[in-house]
Amino acid sequence: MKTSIATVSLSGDLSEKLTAIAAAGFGAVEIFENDFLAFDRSARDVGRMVRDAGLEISLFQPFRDFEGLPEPQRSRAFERARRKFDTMNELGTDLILICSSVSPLAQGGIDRAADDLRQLGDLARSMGVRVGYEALAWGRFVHDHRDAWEIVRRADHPAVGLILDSFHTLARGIDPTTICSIPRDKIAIVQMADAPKLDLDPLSWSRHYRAMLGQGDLAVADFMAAVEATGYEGYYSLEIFNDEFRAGSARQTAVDGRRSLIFTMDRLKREGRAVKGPSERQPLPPPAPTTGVSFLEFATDAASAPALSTLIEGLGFQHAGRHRTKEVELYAQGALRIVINRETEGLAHSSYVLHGTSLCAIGLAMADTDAAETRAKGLVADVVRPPVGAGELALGALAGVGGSLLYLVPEGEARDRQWERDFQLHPGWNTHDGIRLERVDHLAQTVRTEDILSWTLFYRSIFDLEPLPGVEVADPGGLVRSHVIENADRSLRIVLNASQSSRTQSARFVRQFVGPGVQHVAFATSDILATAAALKTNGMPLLAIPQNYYDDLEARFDLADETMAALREYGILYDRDDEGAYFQLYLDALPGGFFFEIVERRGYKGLGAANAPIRLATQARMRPEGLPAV
Ligand SMILES: O=C(O)c1ccc(O)c(O)c1
Ligand SMILES: [Mg+2]
Repeated sequence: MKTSIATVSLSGDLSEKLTAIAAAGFGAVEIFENDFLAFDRSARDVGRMVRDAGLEISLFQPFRDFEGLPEPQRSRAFERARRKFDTMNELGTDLILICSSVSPLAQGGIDRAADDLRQLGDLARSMGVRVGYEALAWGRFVHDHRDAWEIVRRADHPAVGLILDSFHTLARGIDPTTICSIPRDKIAIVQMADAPKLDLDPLSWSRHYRAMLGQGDLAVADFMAAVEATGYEGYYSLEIFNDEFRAGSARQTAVDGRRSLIFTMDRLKREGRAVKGPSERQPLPPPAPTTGVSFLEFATDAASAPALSTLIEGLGFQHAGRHRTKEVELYAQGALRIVINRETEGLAHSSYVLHGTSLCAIGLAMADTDAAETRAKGLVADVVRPPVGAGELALGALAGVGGSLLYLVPEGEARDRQWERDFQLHPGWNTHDGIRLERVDHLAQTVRTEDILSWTLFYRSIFDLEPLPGVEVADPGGLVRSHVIENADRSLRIVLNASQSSRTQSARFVRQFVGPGVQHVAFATSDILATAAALKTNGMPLLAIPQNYYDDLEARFDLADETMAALREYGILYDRDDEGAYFQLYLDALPGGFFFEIVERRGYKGLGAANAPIRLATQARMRPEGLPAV
């Protein structure tokens, strides 16, 4: 697949944009005229910069209000075009985009437009360039690619082609299969953009809310499948007008863009709707099937380690052993593993220096780590191999939220052999002791609002994870957006939270933590009442929930008196839906804001969204600055 992106999609000046686009592996760039006009280098210099970056210019755009004009404006439009064709020759590109006219002077008529384009085609050919005609969704007379195609067909000129743009077609609800009957040699280039469903006029919707493929609600995959059906082999070029992307990191936007193209094309290939897929030379393995969380690694220092160990042991973990060569301890409980790292150098230490005691790495369990690594690389993710000592197994890892690491870990037995190799373990190191926490139910990561889409794309493109519709949760300091991403058997559930308000728990976390990170980990148990009693015996600090909440629970549900009494005593939250019941229990937060949750599911699949405002308000009241006692 040939990939390209428009300069308008990214922040920065032209040179920063080109660097980011090349680094993300695109083959070409659309030069938006304004990016060129605002840059103080000649067209020849810009052309050289593009080629030096290893890119070509797929398109120069836009050229507005050309067709259907009366004289003298018509002649002036041709003169304007001639000058742009000169610029194109200096830039070193042969294709310009003519978007359908919005001029009040323009006159309609398919044949008039076709005549204008035919004559422009003559001029273009004489100057060694081509023109492509695009229907803007808000064009005055032409706002449907079928009409644009009819104009190009009647122009019948070798230097005049059609430009398709998924936004304009899909925003107007036009069936993309109508593309299948357009001959591929008449398609000059294909522009791609998704967008969330919004009740807005097409122009405002297009200029502010376009998004990468899969980040919106438009049928972009169906659109691409129709283009593939024509046999088109040219560029797929992202043209994303988005206010957040214009303000965000150009590098990240470029990576996300290329990832979204590869991800979409890979899906089409898997569904048999595209023949070639993203790369014929290097086929992508399927989305890596995950089987849960293999381990959690905390970074801390010698002074804070005892408090963290006390907390972890209080949760029923046992000290399993020491690392053979490092200041690293392993704690185990059944199949759960927690690593406490207090090395004074390396990645964990960097995390500690920046964030304080923090969850610095997550091991994701999977059957085939090699395939996951290949897929991640194919989707523009960096795979790192943190250094290990002699004889220890080196695991591949991806850079995760806030610089944490996501290790790709072989599941099951193989993993335990590795613990045995790297650690000096006590006999019987992985048994349960009283409390029975069984697995990680979910992990919550707090990110910046503008990064939610980016992380969602990261997780769902590389792994077998699918996002659920986002929800908004009320925090006393404002609204928090919450997005759940999970695999089919829900053995891995990741919650991404973000808020625009500066006063929510999410915002406080990002401030205190000095950036995004893992905010809480929820363990699942099959007996929350027994677990709560044991935690209390262990002196664990449980979050106390207001009695008003329980009075309401009593009114809503017919819970047995003794169950109600236990919920009240331990601060357990409860929810129920058609599928089952859910129990949740929270521990007080660590300095920096991280906390543990414990849940019991009886058939319930959600995350207790109805309880979140109660919990957030309680946490805000108990620890206004998230400062805890542990
Ligand atoms: O918003 C616009 O004007 C505009 C310009 C050029 C395009 O290719 C496009 O899709 C939209
Ligand atoms: Mg366009």
